[in-house]
Amino acid sequence: MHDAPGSASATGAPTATPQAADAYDVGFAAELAHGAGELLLELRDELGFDDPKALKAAGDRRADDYLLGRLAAERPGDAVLSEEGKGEQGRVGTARLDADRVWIIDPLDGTREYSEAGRDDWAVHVALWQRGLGLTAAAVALPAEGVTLRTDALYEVPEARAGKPRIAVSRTRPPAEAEAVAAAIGAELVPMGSAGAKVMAVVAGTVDAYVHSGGQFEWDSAAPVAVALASDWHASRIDGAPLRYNNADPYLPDLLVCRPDLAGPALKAIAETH
Ligand SMILES: Nc1ncnc2c1ncn2[C@@H]1O[C@H](COP(=O)(O)O)[C@@H](OP(=O)(O)O)[C@H]1O
Ligand SMILES: [Mg+2]
Repeated sequence: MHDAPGSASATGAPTATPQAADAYDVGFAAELAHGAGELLLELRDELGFDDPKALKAAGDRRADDYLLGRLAAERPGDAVLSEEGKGEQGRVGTARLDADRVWIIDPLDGTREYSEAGRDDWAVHVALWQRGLGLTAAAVALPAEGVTLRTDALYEVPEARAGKPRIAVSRTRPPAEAEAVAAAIGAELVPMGSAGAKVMAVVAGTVDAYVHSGGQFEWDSAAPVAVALASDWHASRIDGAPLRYNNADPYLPDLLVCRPDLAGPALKAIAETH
């Protein structure tokens, strides 16, 4: 099932409605993602790469403090679900379950790659979920590439590439399902860090698909998926079901983001592995 922007899912609940966004929220999401990215770049310069563990911890903390601070100051009535948040703003929080507006953020996605010199496959994710609408506004910053992608921009699906299709997979945890899709469509696997960087590589046309399974959380995919759906790319669970956000348990272990024409063959190849 293609979970198109604004479309109703099987149960009638829309999961992504980027066109319903207030331009004010999209601009704010982009400002936040960009701002956190600038701080992360500065921190890399300050600390260097000699102690990757310390750099990762400091990056998570600095980006999270910045995002939570701005959200508290500028959107005080909204709830937050952050990978790095504590209490109500983290995975154990319950206030967001009754809230009408919830910011789902990953202050530093691709933490491992952030701590490795020369790598640019890491990202900052900022998404807004609204009750009855799903994801309505989002931005993904790729600070080392100097770009911030957003739900109010159009990233058109290009013509199919001349050579083999390319499928982005986790550098450290490439799933068997991706191998099956690659075999079925004659594609090559492209290992890359960060869920955000991989979805943005799809949207930029650098790769044709991103297949993930085995574990992930809502903050890893919310903003990237909103950006992809807003430009009519395919994004779903690997069984074709819609991706749903702001669930009591934020575990959302798998996804497929790809060119719309590859969704059918990819979902078929995955189904055959299960
Ligand atoms: N099996 C798994 N369980 C939980 N999280 C996972 C996971 N596989 C990937 N992820 C998360 O998804 C993001 C992208 O992973 P990868 O780079 O391997 O593709 C990373 O986010 P963080 O960097 O924010 O922790 C990583 O932690
Ligand atoms: Mg992440």
